[in-house]
Amino acid sequence: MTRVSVGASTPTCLRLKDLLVAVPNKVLDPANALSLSFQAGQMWGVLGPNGVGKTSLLHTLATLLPQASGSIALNDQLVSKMPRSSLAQQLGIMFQEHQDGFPATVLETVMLGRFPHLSPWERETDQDLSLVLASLERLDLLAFQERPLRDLSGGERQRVALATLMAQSPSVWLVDEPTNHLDLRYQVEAMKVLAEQAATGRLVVMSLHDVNVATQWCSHVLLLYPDRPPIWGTAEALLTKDNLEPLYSQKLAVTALEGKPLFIPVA
Ligand SMILES: Nc1ncnc2c1ncn2[C@@H]1O[C@H](COP(=O)(O)OP(=O)(O)OP(=O)(O)O)[C@@H](O)[C@H]1O
Repeated sequence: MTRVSVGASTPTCLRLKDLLVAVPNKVLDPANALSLSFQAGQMWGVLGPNGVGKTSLLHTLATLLPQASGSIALNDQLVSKMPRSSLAQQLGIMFQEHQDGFPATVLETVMLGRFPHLSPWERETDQDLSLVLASLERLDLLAFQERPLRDLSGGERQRVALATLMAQSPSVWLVDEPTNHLDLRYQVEAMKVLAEQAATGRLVVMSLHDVNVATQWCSHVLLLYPDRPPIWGTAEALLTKDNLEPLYSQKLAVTALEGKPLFIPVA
């Protein structure tokens, strides 16, 4: 059986044209339209204050929320017109909070990542199991595989969610706050996992709260302002004090660490 896809076969491009996200309780403003291309191999950070619409954007890209206007195309196909099964094979999302759907072990949960690749009534193969075990191993979860998901800590669940996305192996990774709940070691591990995916030709788009994580790991950023149009471009060009202070309405001190800026909020 050679069904299992383990990598992106064509360079992925997720193209937004005049996209307006329907952020609840916010008036639609054409000045906030997004027209940009996310390309294979890039690590995008979406940054902005609480409630500005980062999660709403990721959910819109994943077609879980209808867009207000404009278009989203994955490799020149409108995502709104793609069959759900094809979209689920190519695009995966990790949510900010993890809900208990039904009682399941860690292994069963990560196996759900393989479902988009199975035909109706088809059972998972040894190759699926190998991918799931490799994902569990990458996130240090092999010893947890028989544990009920609901017994895990917040950080352990976050690692399960990342392992599930890894098992799904989509070419587009949409990740809502990847470092949520994680201790320092696993924050770095999570970002390494995402960087590995980008290095193998996948596209990673993630929402982030920590600008220093963005300076360290992101190739590109999209800054969503509450009161002015969004800007996007390379992380190096855009992650500056002048752009970040108005983003968060917060005064920042900046220093340098290993050639990159380090931002510190000051009271
Ligand atoms: N289901 C909902 N019903 C009503 N309002 C909602 C709903 N979901 C989100 N909102 C509102 O939409 C706005 C954008 O929310 P969103 O979660 O996209 O922001 P965010 O930038 O991801 O925020 P955070 O940094 O706090 O995670 C917020 O004002 C939020 O209160």
